[in-house]
Amino acid sequence: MTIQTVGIVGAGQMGNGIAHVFAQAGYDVVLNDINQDSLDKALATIGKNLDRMLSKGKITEADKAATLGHIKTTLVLTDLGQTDLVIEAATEREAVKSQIFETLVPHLKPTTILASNTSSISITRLAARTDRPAKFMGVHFMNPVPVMKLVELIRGIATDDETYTTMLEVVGKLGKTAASAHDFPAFIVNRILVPMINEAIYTLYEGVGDVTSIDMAMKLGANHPMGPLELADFIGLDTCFAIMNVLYDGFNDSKYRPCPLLAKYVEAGWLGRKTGRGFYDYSGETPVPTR
Ligand SMILES: CC(=O)CC(=O)SCCNC(=O)CCNC(=O)[C@H](O)C(C)(C)COP(=O)(O)OP(=O)(O)OC[C@H]1O[C@@H](n2cnc3c(N)ncnc32)[C@H](O)[C@@H]1OP(=O)(O)O
Ligand SMILES: NC(=O)C1=CN([C@@H]2O[C@H](COP(=O)(O)OP(=O)(O)OC[C@H]3O[C@@H](n4cnc5c(N)ncnc54)[C@H](OP(=O)(O)O)[C@@H]3O)[C@@H](O)[C@H]2O)C=CC1
Repeated sequence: MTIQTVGIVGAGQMGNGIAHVFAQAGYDVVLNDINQDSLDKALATIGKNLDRMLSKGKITEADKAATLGHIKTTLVLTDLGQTDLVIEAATEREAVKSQIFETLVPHLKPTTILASNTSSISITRLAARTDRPAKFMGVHFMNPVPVMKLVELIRGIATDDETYTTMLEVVGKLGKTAASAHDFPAFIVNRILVPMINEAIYTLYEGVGDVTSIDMAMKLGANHPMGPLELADFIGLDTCFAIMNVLYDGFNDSKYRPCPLLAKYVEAGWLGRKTGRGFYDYSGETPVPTR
């Protein structure tokens, strides 16, 4: 099936990145959020990231204008009804995602492919609540989307071959590489990455090291580009907590229990970069460790 128009639900850090890469690859994008502020911020972020590429000579002014020209925004979810592909990238809560699909489905063309950018939630279960489980799959981009090469493609139990092949082709057109994952809690990347982050938070909680020493240890000792606490703040602590809970509930295994300190930070609204505070305080010029 040919994809030309793409609807994206949720204009947060992932939604804006996904809109950016589709628009840059020439797709027509309709970006939806419940909040006008989030839509405005998303367009500003895309503009800033395009400017960075422009200043490095990676794109031209004409490329920038063409990319922005491919993006429309809307607060009305059903405006996405006529698109060929819808990618849901709203908050990592199953009830939120299910509600979005329930509202959208009656307005879709029969051929539209539905995808979720979920970090961890069962694709099969999300798909089963729509009218088209065969045309539903997980399309999991990595953060920051314009930079990261990988997209995890997750087939639900009912996903058909045509949908998978179409999405494989789309990932190629975006200049990215796909890794196939079966539909188990948190798939591949987050099954491995987020328990490591959770363990780093336990290391902090138990006083084995402070924020600086833990991040330094993993950057210089294991060659990670970001320390695990810096990365947790970058991903969003609400998202990390949600992923740990999906792993914990999904496997019924205590090895996945979320660190109480992570839970406490989420309760406090200290969600990392996006709220200005997490394991670092982002209110000044450079991030300052909080513990
Ligand atoms: C939670 C999930 O469900 C799944 C996930 O996404 S898990 C998270 C996966 N992501 C990671 O692990 C990211 C780890 N961090 C990194 O790889 C790097 O720190 C980083 C790429 C983010 C930044 O790299 P850096 O070397 O510190 O910064 P910098 O040299 O300024 O930037 C490198 C490139 O990224 C670009 N970049 C950096 N941050 C960016 C952003 N937020 N958006 C867009 N582009 C960005 C820069 O323009 C630069 O591009 P070029 O190489 O083309 O010039
Ligand atoms: N952060 C990461 O590193 C990664 C995240 N993901 C996944 O991507 C998804 C989005 O995460 P992320 O972008 O980080 O989260 P953000 O919190 O940055 O963005 C989520 C956006 O969704 C909006 N939203 C909430 N409910 C609705 C709704 N009913 N309809 C439309 N928009 C809605 C939010 O609006 P408001 O703020 O107003 O509530 C917000 O703008 C999650 O499923 C997450 O697990 C996947 C890969 C990496």
